[in-house]
Amino acid sequence: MIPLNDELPDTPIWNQYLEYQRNVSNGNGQPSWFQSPWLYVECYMYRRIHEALIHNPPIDDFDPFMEAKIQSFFESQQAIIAVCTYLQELLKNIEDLNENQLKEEFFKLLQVSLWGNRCDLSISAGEDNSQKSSLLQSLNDFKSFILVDDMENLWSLLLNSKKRTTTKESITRVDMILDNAGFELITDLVLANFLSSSKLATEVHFHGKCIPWFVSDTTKHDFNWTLKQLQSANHMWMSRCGMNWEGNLKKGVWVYHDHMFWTLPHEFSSMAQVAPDLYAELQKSSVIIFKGDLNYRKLTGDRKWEFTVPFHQALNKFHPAPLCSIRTLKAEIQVGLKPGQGEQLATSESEWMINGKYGIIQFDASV
Ligand SMILES: O=P(O)(O)OC[C@@]1(O)O[C@H](CO)[C@@H](O)[C@@H]1O
Ligand SMILES: [Mn+2]
Repeated sequence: MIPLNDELPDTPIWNQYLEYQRNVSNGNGQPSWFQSPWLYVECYMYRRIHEALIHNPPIDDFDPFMEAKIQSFFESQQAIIAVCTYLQELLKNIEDLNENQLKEEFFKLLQVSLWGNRCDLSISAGEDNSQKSSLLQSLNDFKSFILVDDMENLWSLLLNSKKRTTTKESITRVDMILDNAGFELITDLVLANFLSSSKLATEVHFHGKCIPWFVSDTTKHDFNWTLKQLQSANHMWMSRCGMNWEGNLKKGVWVYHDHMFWTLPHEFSSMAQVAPDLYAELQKSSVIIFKGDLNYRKLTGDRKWEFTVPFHQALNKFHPAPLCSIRTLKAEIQVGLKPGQGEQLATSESEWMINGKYGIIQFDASV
C-alpha cells in the first residue's frame, strides 16, 4: 500500500490512515494486501482505481462499474415492475388501512428491501447477480432465513413517533444509508415511499457514495439515472414511481446527501472524530437504516466478535440515533445471535456467513 497522490479532499485522511496502519502493524513490514485488515485493503483498492482515473482527464469522472450497474438494472426489470406495481396498488387505499394492516405492509416492504441486498455486484465479482423473480411471493419461504428479526422494534419506534406527530411542526426523520444501485435501490425507494405516504416518516434522507465503490454502490449519478429511467419506462407504475420520487425530492420531503466519510476505510465508531459534521447530521435522525454488508462490517468494526456479543457493544459507542442494520450475510461477522445459534448453523451449512442466503434486521435503540 502506497500513499495516494492526488488532490481530492479525502487524500490527507487516507494517507494518515496508511501511517496508522504502519504503526499498528508492529514492525511486520509495510501494510500490504495479504497482511493488512481486509476492510482497509478492500476500500483502498476502490480508492486507488479512482485515483488512476483522476490522473487521466478527460476520463476523470468515468465510472468503470457503470455498465455493470446499468445491465443489472435492466436484468431486474420484471422484479422492478412487480414491486413498483405492488406499491402503487397499496398507495391507492393506504389511508384506509388500520394499524395492523399498515404494520403488515411495513414488514413486507422491509423484507423486500432486505432480500434486495442479495443483488450486489461486488460479491459476484461483477457477474450478473440481478433479481429475476418477484420477491413478494417468496417472503414466507425466506422468513426462516432471517437470523435476527427486530422489525417489531423498528415499527414501535416509527408508530410512537407518528402518534406524537400531531402538530404540524414535529418531524420524524428517517435516514437511509444506501447500498447497491439496481434492484436493491428500487426496494429502498419503495420502502421510503411507503414511509412517507403512511406518514410514518415526514422526511427521508438518503446517503450515497461520492465515488464508484464496491462495484454496485449507489452514487448520485446512479440515483438520478434510476429516477430518470423509471420515469421514461414504458410501464405505467414504473413511470409513476419515477415521477413521484422526483417530486418528493423537489418538495424537500426527500433529501439526497453524500459525504466522503462513506468512502473512507474507517469503521463507524470513528465517525464522530473523523467526520463530526456527518455525525451531527445523523444525530438529527429519528432512526437510521444501514443497508448492506459493508455497512455492517463498518458498524461492528469488522472484528471477529463472538456471535452472542450484543449489537450495542459491537457498535463501540457509535450511537448518533436509534439505528437498524438490514443486510444479507456475505462477510464472516455476526453479533447478537442466541446462544448456540451460530454454531448450529455452522454445522449444517459451512458457507452460511458468506453466501448471502441469510439476513438480519438488527436494531439498536440506545443513544
Ligand atoms: O455491502 P454489500 O453490497 O452488501 O456487500 C459488499 C460485499 O459483497 O463486498 C465485499 C466482497 O467484495 C464483502 O464485504 C461484502 O459482502
Ligand atoms: Mn454494496
